[in-house]
Amino acid sequence: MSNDPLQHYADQHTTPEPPLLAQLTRETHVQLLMPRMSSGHAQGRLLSMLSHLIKPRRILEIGTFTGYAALCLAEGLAPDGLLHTIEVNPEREARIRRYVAAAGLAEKIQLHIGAAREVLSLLVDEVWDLVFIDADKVNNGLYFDLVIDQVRPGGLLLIDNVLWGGKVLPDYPVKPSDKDTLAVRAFNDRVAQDPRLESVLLPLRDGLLLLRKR
Ligand SMILES: C[S@@+](CC[C@H](N)C(=O)[O-])C[C@H]1O[C@@H](n2cnc3c(N)ncnc32)[C@H](O)[C@@H]1O
Repeated sequence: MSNDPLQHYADQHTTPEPPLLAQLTRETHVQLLMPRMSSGHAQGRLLSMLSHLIKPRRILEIGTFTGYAALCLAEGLAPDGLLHTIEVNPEREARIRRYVAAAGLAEKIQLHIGAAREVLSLLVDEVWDLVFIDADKVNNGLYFDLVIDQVRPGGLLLIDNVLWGGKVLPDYPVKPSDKDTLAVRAFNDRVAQDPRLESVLLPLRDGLLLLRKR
């Protein structure tokens, strides 16, 4: 729960976290380093709502962590839909599979353990309705370039952490060695000017960028 009263009010007026996801949030905070990497209540409900609106047949997530966002996105899958999610860290696999099974989504969520760049080369025949890029931020641009031609017209791309703790602002004294910040800035500037896209940057949490392919 947030200490900020307005955020608390907003959370109270957002559909509650389903019990399995609340359990995953608790477990993440108790057992994992950097629990804030998980999408969490408000963003998770937004991912679920967007997915329900789109009813995607194919979803791609790059960066699974605990599987929290994958479980939210999968809520809106079409009856014959499938979600592919890619995670580089094999230590995360058992927990992800445990929660996917507990949600009854083992047939709907395909987990790939490996580096996104390599796994994406195995998925070149897919057409994506919804893509969530949320892995190593220095490669946001690479992942975007690798998937954009496979996103159907009208499809949605979501990019997480685009405000990068405020370091995207021009007066933040970024060091040349801070490759993540430089990459997030460059990516945000590039896609904002891309004529193939409509974009909305939602200042939710650490910033969620919504890109609709025209
Ligand atoms: C911010 S977390 C993902 C959170 C998840 N999408 C959610 O919202 O609940 C980023 C994850 O990306 C993974 N990752 C980092 N580099 C990667 C790569 N090259 N390929 C695939 N996954 C990667 C990390 O191990 C980490 O678990």
